[in-house]
Amino acid sequence: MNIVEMRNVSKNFGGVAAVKDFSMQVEEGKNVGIIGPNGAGKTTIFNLISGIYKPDSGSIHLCSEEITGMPQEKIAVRGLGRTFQNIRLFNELSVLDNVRTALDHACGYGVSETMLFLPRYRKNERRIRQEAWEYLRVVGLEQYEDDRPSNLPYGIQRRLEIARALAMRPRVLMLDEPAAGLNSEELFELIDFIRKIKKQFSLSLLMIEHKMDFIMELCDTIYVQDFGRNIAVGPPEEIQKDPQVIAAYLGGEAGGVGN
Ligand SMILES: Nc1ncnc2c1ncn2[C@@H]1O[C@H](COP(=O)(O)OP(=O)(O)OP(=O)(O)O)[C@@H](O)[C@H]1O
Repeated sequence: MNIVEMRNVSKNFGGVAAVKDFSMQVEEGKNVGIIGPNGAGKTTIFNLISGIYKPDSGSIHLCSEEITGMPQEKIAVRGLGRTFQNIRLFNELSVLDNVRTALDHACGYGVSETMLFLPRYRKNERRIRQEAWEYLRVVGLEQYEDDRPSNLPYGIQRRLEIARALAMRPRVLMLDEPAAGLNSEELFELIDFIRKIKKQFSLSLLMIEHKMDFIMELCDTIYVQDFGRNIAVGPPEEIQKDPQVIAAYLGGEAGGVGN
């Protein structure tokens, strides 16, 4: 089954064709990468899938259900979790409460129920705190439970964002530049970590990343975008040798994408 499917999707911003007639499938259990130079339309694809933008044309399906034009919250509860290029966390809340708010959302509590501590919410509060702590444990952040996210190193904030996304119980996890700002040791730690959570939560993964080591190591299929257009699709070993991809990325330099 395809967990995510985009069919002939286009999105324009004024005169800019950010995504042109794009089709993509993420099969259940697979890892799919989207690469391309700055401004190629990668984040726009994520924003279209997650409901931040509505496509001008084409359709998007999640777990075989059409979600084209659906609001973000409805798409999230149908099985889509994501992280952002610029980390989005609640800096006024503790690390634990950041995960708790994601769980509240996944449980379908409204803001007033949560804020006013109404009975239905109160009954489950202890269970939700425990569950939030379990997610922190899975991502190895339990020792930071009382800290404010902004006081923590970048790599830790990234893991917290992933814990929040996991708390939404996604079928597909979309990661927007998860390796940005990491050194090579941290990069390989992140690869191991992603493999671990993928297995533990039976996830399909869709990721955008400029770091080729990361993409080549993790992905089954790679989509290459350039100026809103798809210029190549295939497994990492083919993509690395594709002359169009090398030209788009490296201005025609010899050596291949992976170098
Ligand atoms: N909300 C918006 N309003 C206007 N233009 C936008 C908007 N979002 C994206 N664009 C434009 O669409 C094009 C694709 O942008 P997008 O952010 O999707 O690229 P990207 O491949 O993710 O780039 P990067 O690697 O730099 O993050 C760019 O020309 C960008 O300026």
